[in-house]
Amino acid sequence: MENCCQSCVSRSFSADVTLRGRYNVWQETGREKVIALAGNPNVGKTTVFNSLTGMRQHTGNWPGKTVTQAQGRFVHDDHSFLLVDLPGTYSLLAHSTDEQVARDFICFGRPDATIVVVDATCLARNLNLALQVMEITNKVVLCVNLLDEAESKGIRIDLEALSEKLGVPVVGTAARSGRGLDALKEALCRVATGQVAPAPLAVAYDEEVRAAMEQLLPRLEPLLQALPHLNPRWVAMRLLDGDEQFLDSLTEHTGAGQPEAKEEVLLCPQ
Ligand SMILES: Nc1nc2c(ncn2[C@@H]2O[C@H](COP(=O)(O)OP(=O)(O)OP(=O)(O)O)[C@@H](O)[C@H]2O)c(=O)[nH]1
Ligand SMILES: [Mg+2]
Repeated sequence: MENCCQSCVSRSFSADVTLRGRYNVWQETGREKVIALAGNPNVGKTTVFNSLTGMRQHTGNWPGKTVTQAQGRFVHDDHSFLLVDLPGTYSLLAHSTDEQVARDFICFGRPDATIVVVDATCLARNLNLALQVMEITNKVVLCVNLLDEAESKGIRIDLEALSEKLGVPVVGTAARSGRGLDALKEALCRVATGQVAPAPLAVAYDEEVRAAMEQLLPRLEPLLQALPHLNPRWVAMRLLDGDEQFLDSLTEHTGAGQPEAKEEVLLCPQ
């Protein structure tokens, strides 16, 4: 959404500051859409990244981490995009620095959309990460890469049915040969500019978890006002899981970093 009022302007300004300060991600203009590129290791993320951004890229490190960060730019249909290649991860539960970097950027870096690249030859295993990203944000495009490899193994994927089932746009690619990348850009553009609002499949929790979540959600509401793109259910799940690392990131990014705020969220009995 473009800046339509003073409140939007200040919100987008603080979003820029968050991006720049914490992640070293510099938008050329406020209109440039920031895109996160996530996926399991070795599924072709960097190949997709290189094909989309060509020479317009640079690499460095994630601030404070010895993890490589790559950023690149491209233009599609008069819209400018800044693509951020995240470290390859199997999950976003932050068991490793790579997972923490990827998760924090998707949660707090305010990407306008996230591409999840998956391997068409072992889709089921790769969907674990995709479902986690879809739980954090609805602004997801699934890129089913290595289609050529899958085809040579006799694997056929009904991309339309997959999209219907998951509730997000699905694009098939063979990134090494450039196949499908125009369609990927188009799908991405529609999601990032808000022309399409995906409604991802919601994860179903059992009764006990749902009840605990219902207790926690009202307490999270004020804290999450600054992070409207973040699904409160995901946040509640991480806290119920006792994910201290996530709580630290959350308190840091919401400005509610004081120890008492942390205790308020985690320890106050209902
Ligand atoms: N056949 C085929 N090979 C591909 C395709 N996409 C990528 N590759 C190859 O797969 C290998 C891994 O690709 P990368 O782009 O490095 O994968 P990645 O996800 O960035 O890997 P990590 O950064 O290590 O997690 C490379 O040898 C690519 O050339 C594709 O669509 N088809
Ligand atoms: Mg890579």
